[in-house]
Amino acid sequence: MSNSLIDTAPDFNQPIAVLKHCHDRIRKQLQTLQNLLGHLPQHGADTAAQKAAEAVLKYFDTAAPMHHGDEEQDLMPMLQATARGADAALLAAVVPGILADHERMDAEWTILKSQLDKIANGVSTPLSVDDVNRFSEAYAAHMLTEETQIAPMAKRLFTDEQMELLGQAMQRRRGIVPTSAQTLADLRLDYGLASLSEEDVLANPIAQFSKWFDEALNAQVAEANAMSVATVDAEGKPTSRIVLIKQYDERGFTWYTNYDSQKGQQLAVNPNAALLFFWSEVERQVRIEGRVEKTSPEESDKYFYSRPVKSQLAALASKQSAPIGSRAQMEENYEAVAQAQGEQPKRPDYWGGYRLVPERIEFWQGRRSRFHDRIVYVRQPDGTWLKQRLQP
Ligand SMILES: Cc1cc2nc3c(=O)[nH]c(=O)nc-3n(C[C@H](O)[C@H](O)[C@H](O)COP(=O)(O)O)c2cc1C
Ligand SMILES: Cc1ncc(COP(=O)(O)O)c(CN)c1O
Repeated sequence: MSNSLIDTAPDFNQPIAVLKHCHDRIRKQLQTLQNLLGHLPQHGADTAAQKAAEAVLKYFDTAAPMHHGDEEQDLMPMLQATARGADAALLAAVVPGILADHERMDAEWTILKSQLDKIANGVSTPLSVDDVNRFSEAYAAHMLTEETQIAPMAKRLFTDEQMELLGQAMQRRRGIVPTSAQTLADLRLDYGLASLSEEDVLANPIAQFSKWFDEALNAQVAEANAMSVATVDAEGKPTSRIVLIKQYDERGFTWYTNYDSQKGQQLAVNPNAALLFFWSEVERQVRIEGRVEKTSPEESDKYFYSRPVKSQLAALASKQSAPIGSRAQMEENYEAVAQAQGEQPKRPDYWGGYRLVPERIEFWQGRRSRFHDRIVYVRQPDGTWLKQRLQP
């Protein structure tokens, strides 16, 4: 809060205070709605009523969605990535309700908005007491939960850097360029959630991967199953792209794609490839290197037919990585394939799985001041794994 006696909005370097300030503004708008309920029967949609309706419309059409965005896209995910133990349990209990509240409040707003639009345009329509009260009560309970459960936790858990990142994200949402002369080069997070030691890791790297993968899923890492696949062309020039891992076991790490795509053509010439997972929310990276083989036609069938039919058709309709004139042309190709194949398309030979058979797997855990933990497993000629610590 500023030291001034005048009530000004807090700075974005205090993002939790900004969110509280938004709540206070919401409370004012809800009061305006109540005032309108009292005013309209006597005065109709006079100038005062029009102004009041406009103010409420402006707030809930523009500021409120940004406030919900702050919470849904930044505050909650950051908290979920940071909270442990009882805090994590509390979040698991309250966050789904908060998200559901947002949807409900949006729906309630749509109902009120059509009434307020008319009033703002000078049309003397009644404002429904029930609609106003449902909307107000939904907000009141919701804001109380956030102010008593979420805000104090964020203040307690977030580091200065996290507060700064939250404030910056909120400013970007509002189209404000951060005023602090923060340059790109200054953007950095310090890591410190966990550590990784030789004793922590399991003897088998696949089991260790499984442990970390489950932990990433539990931490609700966004698309934890997305991984980069790097391949090289005939001249040794590298390319990379994201794919979704669909299976892993002692044999290796599997994804599905088009064998005629750029990666497919490159793997046909040079089967060496590298996979990369970056799980920012848990400050972890996993690097996997090895040689790639195709999955058996039976395995590819099994996965292909498990996909939604529309995705099967899309695979049939796409010459992956080949140029095409327009989106319209793509849609035409899809329709033609859908007509020809019907509800039970057949997996084409050019679509299937690749399995990377690992020779090297590295687990990276971010630590303070860039002094990270890295443990690498290297497969030995006899099939056993040699484990080593690498310098950060
Ligand atoms: C999150 C994400 C997941 C993706 N998953 C796959 C996938 O599983 N298989 C696939 O063929 N392409 C997937 N893609 C598209 C690829 O990144 C890429 O555009 C496509 O495979 C063509 O790559 P290529 O030209 O290097 O062969 C995914 C893209 C993203 C962003
Ligand atoms: C072209 C393509 N093929 C396959 C996949 C794998 O996804 P799924 O099989 O789960 O649809 C993706 C995922 N984005 C994709 O973009």
